[in-house]
Amino acid sequence: MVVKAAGLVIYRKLAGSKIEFLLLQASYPPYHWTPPKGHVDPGEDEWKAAIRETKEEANIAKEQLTIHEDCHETLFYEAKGKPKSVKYWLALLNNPDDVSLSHEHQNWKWCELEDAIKIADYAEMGNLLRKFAGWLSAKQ
Ligand SMILES: Nc1ncnc2c1ncn2[C@H]1C[C@H](O)[C@@H](COP(=O)(O)OP(=O)(O)OP(=O)(O)O)O1
Ligand SMILES: [Mg+2]
Repeated sequence: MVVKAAGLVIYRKLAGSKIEFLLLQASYPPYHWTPPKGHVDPGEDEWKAAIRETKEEANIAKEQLTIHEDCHETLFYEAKGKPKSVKYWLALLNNPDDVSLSHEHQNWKWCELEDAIKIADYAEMGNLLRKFAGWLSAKQ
C-alpha cells in the first residue's frame, strides 16, 4: 500500500519578478527540507490534506494563497521502507507574512530556484521545482 501525502509548493514574488520558494526543515533526522506537506487523513483527499498541512506546518491559511490548481506534480519515493506518494500544487503567498512553525520543523527559508534545488537535495524534488518555475515563467 502506498502511503499518500500532499502539500503546497509556496512561493512569494519580490521586486523585479524575483521568485522564492518556501522550504521547511524537519526537526528530526535527516533534518531534510521540504515544502509544507503531510499525510492524507482518512476521509480526506489530497487537496484537503495539502491545505490542512500547510496551515498546521507553516501557519498559512488558504485565504492567504492563490493556489494554481493546474500546476501540480506527484513525487514517488520510499520512506520508512514503504512506497510513498506526495502530490504538490503550486501556490502564491499573496502577502508575504511571517511563517510560523509547528514542533515538526525547526527552521524555514525562502530560496531562489537554484538554492531551493540544492537545499531540498532529492533529485525528483529538484525536477518538480524546475517544472513549477517553468510553468510560472510561461504564465508571465
Ligand atoms: N523527494 C524525496 N525523495 C526521496 N526521499 C525523500 C524525499 N523527501 C523526503 N525524503 C526522505 C527523508 C526522510 O528520510 C523520509 C521521509 O521524509 P518525508 O517524506 O519528508 O516524510 P516525513 O515523515 O518527514 O513528513 P510528513 O509527515 O510531512 O510526510 O524520506
Ligand atoms: Mg509534514
